[in-house]
Amino acid sequence: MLELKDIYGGYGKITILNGTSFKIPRASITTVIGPNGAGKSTVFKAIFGLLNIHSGQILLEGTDVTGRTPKQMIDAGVTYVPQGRNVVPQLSVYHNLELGGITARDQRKLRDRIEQVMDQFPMLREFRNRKAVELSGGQQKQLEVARALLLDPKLMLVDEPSIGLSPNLVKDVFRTLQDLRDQGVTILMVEQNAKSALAVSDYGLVLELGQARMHDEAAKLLADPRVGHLFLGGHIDEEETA
Ligand SMILES: Nc1ncnc2c1ncn2[C@@H]1O[C@H](COP(=O)(O)OP(=O)(O)OP(=O)(O)O)[C@@H](O)[C@H]1O
Repeated sequence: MLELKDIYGGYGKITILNGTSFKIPRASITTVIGPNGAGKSTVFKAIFGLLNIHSGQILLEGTDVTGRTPKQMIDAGVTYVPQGRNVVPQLSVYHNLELGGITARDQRKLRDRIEQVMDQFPMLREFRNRKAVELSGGQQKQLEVARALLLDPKLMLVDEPSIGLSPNLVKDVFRTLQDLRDQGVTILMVEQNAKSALAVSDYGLVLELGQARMHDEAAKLLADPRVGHLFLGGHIDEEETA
């Protein structure tokens, strides 16, 4: 579905991605973990056309999409749910959904699509006239995910969906992502909450210093003592990965 080939890129003269390479298969959840500053969010920006890429290639279903703009990436079937709260707090749930579809090519179909998405998220239908700020943190995250779905993505980039949420709400958000995966959407997520995220993922990817250092089935990474070490603030030694 998605392949990064030896990506170098960063901010101004600073290089953050130092030869990032990985592939993710269709209809799967992959969680990217790694220490603070490893470049996890930067990988997402690179994929979504928000980063200056110096070299390397990004392939989406075999097509070279390197250097495309965010709008072109949305048209190619990619959506990005950034870190933090991204709903418009004083607008209603329904109005937030309408805004999410603003770039949809067929505005006439948008109303039907919003209805379909509300079928998938009955909570949003129930609270359609409430201000977004009146939803809980987890419900707001679900609104963001639902809004991203209006554009019928094949690939969703979800950056730290669990930030600031209570454990129960985290479970709800993860379950939503699993349902989407079961419907055929490919999900790449970054998570600090690494153990819970890997537990609901198919694959895990450890990023360090802008490079994919480990990439395996999520269950295998969870069982790997080196990953446990990383969660506690360590790093992976060269000899250990050799
Ligand atoms: N807009 C920017 N301009 C300059 N440097 C940036 C910018 N955004 C991020 N960086 C730097 O790039 C590096 C990687 O940041 P990134 O946000 O990708 O890390 P991360 O792995 O997602 O970290 P965290 O787990 O802390 O969110 C950091 O050193 C950060 O300071």
